Amino acid sequence: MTVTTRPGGESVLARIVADVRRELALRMTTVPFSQVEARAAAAPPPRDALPALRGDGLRVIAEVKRRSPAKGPLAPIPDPGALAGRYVAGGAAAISVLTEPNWFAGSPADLTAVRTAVEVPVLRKDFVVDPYQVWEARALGADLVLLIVAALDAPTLRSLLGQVHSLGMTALVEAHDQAEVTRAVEAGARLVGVNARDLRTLRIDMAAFAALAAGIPPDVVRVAESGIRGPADAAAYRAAGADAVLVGEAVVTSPDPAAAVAALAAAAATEAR
Ligand SMILES: O=P(O)(O)OC[C@@H](O)[C@@H](O)c1c[nH]c2ccccc12
Repeated sequence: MTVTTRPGGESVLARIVADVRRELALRMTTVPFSQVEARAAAAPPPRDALPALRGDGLRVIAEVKRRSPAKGPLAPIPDPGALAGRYVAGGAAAISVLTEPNWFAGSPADLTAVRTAVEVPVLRKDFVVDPYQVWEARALGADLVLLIVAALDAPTLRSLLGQVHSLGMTALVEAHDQAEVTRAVEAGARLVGVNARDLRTLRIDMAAFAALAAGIPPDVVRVAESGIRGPADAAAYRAAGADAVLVGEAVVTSPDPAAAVAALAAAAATEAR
């Protein structure tokens, strides 16, 4: 399959993953795996994410994101832990932290800062392609790890998922179309996210979740990701079967992040079902 975004260009996802692999290769030579392993062993034990993400009402996963390839700079976020604290005050069930530096202006230190500031599960949102990064995530204190189906072949997805589970964490397995949902479920995902944004082209399709939700088995927790501007979008996703929504831009740009999170969760509770 070939997906082109610009005339003669490579997909955005492929370009990001190429950068991530380059930096990973460098880290692997400077920080030996044994050191990452030791840090993971010393990290606080993982928090159980699935019970936090499914229940009555819609759960909100609020994201710490400074910039994105689609939108450019969003918010400076000088204190990620304080922002995460506001999210939790508003009722966030989990926090997503972008740790990718070049395209999202994130850092691994952001994740550790958030993990120590809040008591809810924390997701490492990055482009994970190698077991080294899964161990790194645990060493940083992550409870959840994002795995993007479009960036991984089937055997790699399966083995990374096994790695995440064996370290006691939960994988958020991200899909964008029916074939990817099937691959996620077949690999053993217990938490599946449907990203409205196609990471190859950066285009948003808010109808993607509703089209794919029915194909996700009922025992799998379902997350609708990206493009959620406010309570009406959250309510629509809840009505379409979302257990949780993953929201970045709308909450990082809000003057009152706690109120923004609370409004997302509350609107869905009253308008859906
Ligand atoms: O800022 P938004 O549109 O609310 O989106 C949040 C989140 O879904 C988005 O950041 C995201 C979803 N999947 C990703 C994979 C990699 C990087 C980023 C993402």
